[in-house]
Amino acid sequence: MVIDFLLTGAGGQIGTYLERLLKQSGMPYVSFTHHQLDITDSIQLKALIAKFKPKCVINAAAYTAVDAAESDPTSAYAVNVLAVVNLARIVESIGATLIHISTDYVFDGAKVGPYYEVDHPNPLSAYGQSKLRAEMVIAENCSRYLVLRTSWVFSERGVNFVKSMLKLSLERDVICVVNDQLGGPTYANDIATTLMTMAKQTLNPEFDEWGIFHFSGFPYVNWYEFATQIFESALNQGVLEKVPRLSPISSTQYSSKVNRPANSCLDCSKIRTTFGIYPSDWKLALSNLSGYLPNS
Ligand SMILES: NC(=O)C1=CN([C@@H]2O[C@H](COP(=O)(O)OP(=O)(O)OC[C@H]3O[C@@H](n4cnc5c(N)ncnc54)[C@H](OP(=O)(O)O)[C@@H]3O)[C@@H](O)[C@H]2O)C=CC1
Ligand SMILES: Cc1cn([C@H]2C[C@H](O)[C@@H](COP(=O)(O)OP(=O)(O)O[C@H]3O[C@@H](C)C(=O)[C@@H](O)[C@H]3O)O2)c(=O)[nH]c1=O
Ligand SMILES: [Mg+2]
Repeated sequence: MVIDFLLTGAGGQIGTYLERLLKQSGMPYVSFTHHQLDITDSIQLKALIAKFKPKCVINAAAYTAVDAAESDPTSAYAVNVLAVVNLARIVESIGATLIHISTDYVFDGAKVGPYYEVDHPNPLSAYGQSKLRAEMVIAENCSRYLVLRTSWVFSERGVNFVKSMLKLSLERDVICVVNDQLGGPTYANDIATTLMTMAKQTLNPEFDEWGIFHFSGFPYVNWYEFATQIFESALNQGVLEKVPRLSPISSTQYSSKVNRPANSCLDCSKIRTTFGIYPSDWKLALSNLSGYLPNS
């Protein structure tokens, strides 16, 4: 059997939308949720790739719990690095290509202005370190790969800031939100659309623009500003009976042992010139917030 795409992590925020787009495309693919394929199971991973012989493997599986990764870096490393080493080698051994997703948290945030792909990474967290290590092992092991760095992903599914804010608003009158970290919120479906465009290009024999690309939503905001917009949209849409008061705080006042970058804005000009892909407007994705409420 030879197929175009094999997708891992198909039940995650990005994976769910990518699965949907792959289905709509009519192109031959297979996809696996965490339950169906644990990417740390190297034997199963190898067997499935040998069975389906995909031209391109898209890895949307990862350990994404940033605070948990800090207290249990070994678990994060197993999924985000060790499994990716295996995956990269298997993909290369069958002459396939690899598409992988990375993060703004590979940067330390000290730069003034948006980060370019060539800027020096220096992660502040165990999660960021594991994601950077993955980028490096992919570059070492794969001759044809695309790594898409994105940031602040949200969707109706899974765990993310938009869902956290709406849930907290049902429990609290005041929510404290940090205002000293700047970045680009990005809707999971916009990332999936971007990945789909890139994935199709990997099948083009003329394509030769392998490497790392940045993609995020715009405009850049801090988390407090993002929360403010979430509740303004929620109010306009009438999805909340009451909105909380938001209180801006500094990162040092927020109780987390993870250091997060003060600036993780991703410059997205390389993906525009290479693939014709433009940053997506995250405000548009907030236009139907009822789907983000608990039990919706
Ligand atoms: N979320 C964000 O803000 C950002 C995410 N990214 C990157 O995007 C990618 C996708 O993230 P996103 O969709 O947001 O995250 P999710 O956590 O929603 O999705 C990740 C998926 O991977 C699955 N998974 C975890 N461990 C394994 C494993 N051992 N084998 C197979 N599947 C596994 C998870 O399953 P389960 O839930 O059962 O554990 C989940 O379905 C990741 O590489 C992430 O680092 C980049 C920038 C920002
Ligand atoms: C829930 C909450 C968060 N915050 C802060 C913490 C943090 O600095 C910021 C965002 O909270 P989160 O829990 O979403 O943070 P975090 O899980 O670190 O988000 C990151 O996840 C990984 C997977 C990525 O790759 C990153 O791009 C980024 O999206 O807001 C508040 O200030 N108040 C709150 O009530
Ligand atoms: Mg989180």
